[in-house]
Formats: sequence, C-alpha cells, structure tokens
Amino acid sequence: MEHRKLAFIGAGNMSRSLISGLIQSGYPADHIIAANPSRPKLDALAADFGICTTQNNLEAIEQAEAVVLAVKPQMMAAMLGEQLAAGARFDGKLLISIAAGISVARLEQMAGGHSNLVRTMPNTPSLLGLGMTGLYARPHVAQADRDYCQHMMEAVGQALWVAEEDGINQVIAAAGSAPAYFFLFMEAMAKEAERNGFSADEARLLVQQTALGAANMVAANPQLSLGQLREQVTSKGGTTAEAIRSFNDNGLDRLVADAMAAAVARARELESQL
Ligand SMILES: NC(=O)c1ccc[n+]([C@@H]2O[C@H](COP(=O)([O-])OP(=O)(O)OC[C@H]3O[C@@H](n4cnc5c(N)ncnc54)[C@H](OP(=O)(O)O)[C@@H]3O)[C@@H](O)[C@H]2O)c1
Ligand code: PRO
Repeated sequence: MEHRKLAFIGAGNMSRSLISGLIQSGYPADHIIAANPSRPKLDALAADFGICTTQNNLEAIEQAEAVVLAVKPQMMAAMLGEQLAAGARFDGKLLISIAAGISVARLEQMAGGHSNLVRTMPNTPSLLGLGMTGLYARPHVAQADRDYCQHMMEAVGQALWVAEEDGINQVIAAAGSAPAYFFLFMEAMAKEAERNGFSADEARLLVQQTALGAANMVAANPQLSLGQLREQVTSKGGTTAEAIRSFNDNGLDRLVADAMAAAVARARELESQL
C-alpha cells in the first residue's frame, strides 16, 4: 500500500490496535506519528513499535498527509477547535475519523469546512491483523484517498464500504462494538465452567480455544452456512440440542437483536448530540 505520512490524534486503545496492525503489515514506523496529551501511552507506542510520538497535536498534524482522528467522540469538537485556533491547516490532507457518533457533515464543520474526509469504524482485533472495518465517504472524495483508507484497513484486517452513512452505525452494531459481545459471552461461559469445578485458567483455556476453533471453522468453510456448522455439532437427541433449545427458549435471537439495536440507537443519539 501507499505509505503516506500518517498521524494519529489520540493514542488510546483503538489507535494502538491500528498502529500495531499497520506495523505488523510493514508500514514504516518512521511514517507514523501519534499525539496524545499524556506521555505513558506514547512511550509505550514508541517502545513497542518504534513510531514517532508527540504531546503536541499540531506538530503531528503539520507533518502528516493523512490524519486519523482517534479521540473520544465527546472530545472531537474541542480537540479540532483547539487545533484550528492554534493555526492547523488541513488543506491537502486526508482526515480519517474512527469516531462513533459523528457524521461527516458534522466533522466537516468541526474541521473548519475541510471536506476531504473518510469516516471509518474499525474494531480492536486490528491489533492482530484481524480487524473488521466499515468505511464511508461522500462522492467527492477522490478514489486515491478511498483506496488509501481501504488499504490501510485491509493491512489490519478486512474492510467493507457502506453506501449510506447510516451503514456505519450498523457496522458499529455488527463489528465495532461486537468484540465486546463475544468477550461477554466467553466471560459467562468461563464463569459457569469455573462454577462447575475448573480453575480460572482451565475455564479460560476451554472457552478461548473453543471460540478460536469456532471462528476458524467459519472462516475455513465459506461453503457452509453458520446454521450448517451449528448442525454439524448438534447430534439428534444429544447434549448440544438441549443447550441450543435452552438458548432459543430464553430468546437468544431477541436478546441479540435488542443489543444491536441499542448500539445503533446510541450511535444515532450521539450523532444528534455532538
Ligand atoms: N475502542 C474501540 O473498540 C473502538 C472501535 C471503533 C472506534 N472507536 C473510536 O475510537 C475513538 C477512540 O476510542 P478509544 O477506545 O481508543 O478511546 P481511548 O482509549 O480513551 O483513547 C482516546 C485517546 O485520546 C486521548 N485524548 C484525549 N484528549 C485529547 C486531545 N485533545 N488530543 C489528543 N488526544 C486526546 C486520550 O488521552 P488520555 O487518556 O491521556 O487523556 C486517549 O489516549 C473513539 O472516537 C471511538 O468511538 C473505538
Ligand atoms: N467502541 C466504541 C464505543 O463503545 C465505538 C465502537 C466500539 O462507543
């Protein structure tokens, strides 16, 4: 992929995930700079990945061709306002937002009218090159800038463009927030395995290896539907059938649909507030 000078404004969890994945994919460390108000996360990024760091956002923005906006949504307006007031110029730069709940129209306002913007929604497995990212851009954004963002997200996992901006909120529900759903499910399983006599380490191993195996089975068998893979485990009159019956009797589909709808509703609410 093209190796533009890339700045991350905000060096938290998601920036770390993306930077780790990018470095693993061969992105040159001296082309990445991260800015953050406090030093510890910057020091860890410099030590772990050899990237450049600064506590001065403006310094990072000035030397970058592409700028990843990676602060919390609630901080975005203030952060961009401060940079503009300090003399930041975004002309000729590509802004890439990873923030939930801020529309491109609103970002454009926050960035002083700069409209070369791509809105993305990655997730934390990008850290391992196993991320899933949704992307959206308005029609005027150049193909070269779209390609750069897509290649960047493909360097840390898989990428999917959405045609309508609200699709980003659906990506949040199905991928951005979703690693946490699987962790929650695994936590519940590990708790029950512990209750049934396994040590914490044993319970984690049982759950972790099974989740890894199941996800890999899905990836390795594109010709099989998720339902077919489930059926392969489910012997007639056997144990799995009883577990699945219990999930269904307790309304698993409804629970999942409600949780995903709640994530979308919150994303839309943030869009209306920020
Ligand atoms: N985490 C995820 O799974 C995920 C997935 C997709 C998208 N996102 C999006 O990614 C963005 C960041 O989320 P996160 O989870 O990485 O949050 P986070 O871990 O809290 O990271 C945010 C970082 O921004 C820094 N920061 C605060 N004010 C700043 C400023 N004025 N200038 C520069 N940096 C500033 C914070 O520094 P201090 O801590 O030192 O104050 C912190 O390191 C959010 O917009 C979120 O919606 C997150
Ligand atoms: N983490 C962010 C949040 O919880 C956005 C998706 C994942 O809002």
